[in-house]
Amino acid sequence: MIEASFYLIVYPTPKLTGILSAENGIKTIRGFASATVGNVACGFDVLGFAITEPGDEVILTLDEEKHTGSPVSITSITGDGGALPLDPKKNTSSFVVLKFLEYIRTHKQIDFTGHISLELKKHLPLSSGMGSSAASAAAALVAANELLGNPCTKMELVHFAIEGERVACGSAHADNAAPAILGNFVLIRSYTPLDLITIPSPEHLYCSLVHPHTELRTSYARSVLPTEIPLKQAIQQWGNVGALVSGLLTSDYELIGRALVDVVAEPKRAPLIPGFFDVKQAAIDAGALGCSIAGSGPSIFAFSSSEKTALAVGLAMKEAFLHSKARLESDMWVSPICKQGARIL
Ligand SMILES: Nc1ncnc2c1ncn2[C@@H]1O[C@H](COP(=O)(O)OP(=O)(O)OP(=O)(O)O)[C@@H](O)[C@H]1O
Ligand SMILES: N[C@@H](CCO)C(=O)O
Repeated sequence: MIEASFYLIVYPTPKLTGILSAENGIKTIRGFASATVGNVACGFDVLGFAITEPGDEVILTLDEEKHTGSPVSITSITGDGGALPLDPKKNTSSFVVLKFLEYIRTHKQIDFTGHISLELKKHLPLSSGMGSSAASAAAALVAANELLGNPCTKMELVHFAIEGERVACGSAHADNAAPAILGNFVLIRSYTPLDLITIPSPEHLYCSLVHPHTELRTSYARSVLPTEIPLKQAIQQWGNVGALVSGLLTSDYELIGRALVDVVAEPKRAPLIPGFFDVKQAAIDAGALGCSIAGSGPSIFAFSSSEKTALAVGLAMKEAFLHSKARLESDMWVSPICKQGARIL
């Protein structure tokens, strides 16, 4: 492991501990879900992956004897600068737990009548392109599922996380929600019905993720995209998605790099990220396999085939943001692909 410095963090995966406390009908569980990168260049809305850290934490306390109006309430949120809603129907972490409780009542014959208090610890920046709302939702869902005896599979939980994205940014895209829960790479073959394919990461694939200190709301970044694209662009895009999936499955690092080309979203969104082209060039010059916008941005990700190169790439990207016209400070993480997905701490 490369020594951690003030902006490089390579995290070990936290060990599992389970129920934090349980007495007199009161149980407390802590869930965790890490950052995710949607799109992965050419896979707009159909491909995403999870990194190991950073991520959001959700602590749920179930009180079987407490009966109030809403079965879920938010008791505290830290790390959001007061930006997030406390209304349980508006915060993705609590909203998805409400959906989960509704589902297990109607489909699993579990009629929960108690109360769940929710504490949200945000470690992901908002509107960052790092799947902040999806991470809150995923951490809350695995904790709720554990609290109620795991009535749902992780695949079932993804449905609720996608609904959480609709609350967060007005569109129910799965490319952050699915990897936040399942880990690895996830290909969304179909949204109706939902058909998800998890793709394991090649052993030596590392992600350098750089978040410039600025915000870009997903809803705005989606509004600048065309509703139709020329057939020529579509052919290029789906050719690269097929190549990227093949490269991941065969650990063909050169092919992964060649496939990281986005002719649909990146051309429209790059102008919204100050210094994007300088950062992308710096990543390639430092040895990255490929580089593109993380999700809807403004974060930028790059893949490398070694941790050492990924560090050099991340540092070069940070420097490029700082020395671009916008002179943006940024945070940087280097991480392998997370295999576990959302989990109980
Ligand atoms: N628990 C939550 N965490 C983050 N955002 C939330 C949460 N609950 C509700 N939201 C809403 O979602 C908005 C952020 O959504 P947006 O998609 O722009 O950024 P994001 O969720 O950080 O995703 P990404 O990083 O993938 O762009 C916030 O402004 C907030 O209004
Ligand atoms: N696929 C989504 C990802 C959001 O993180 C978008 O690009 O709008």
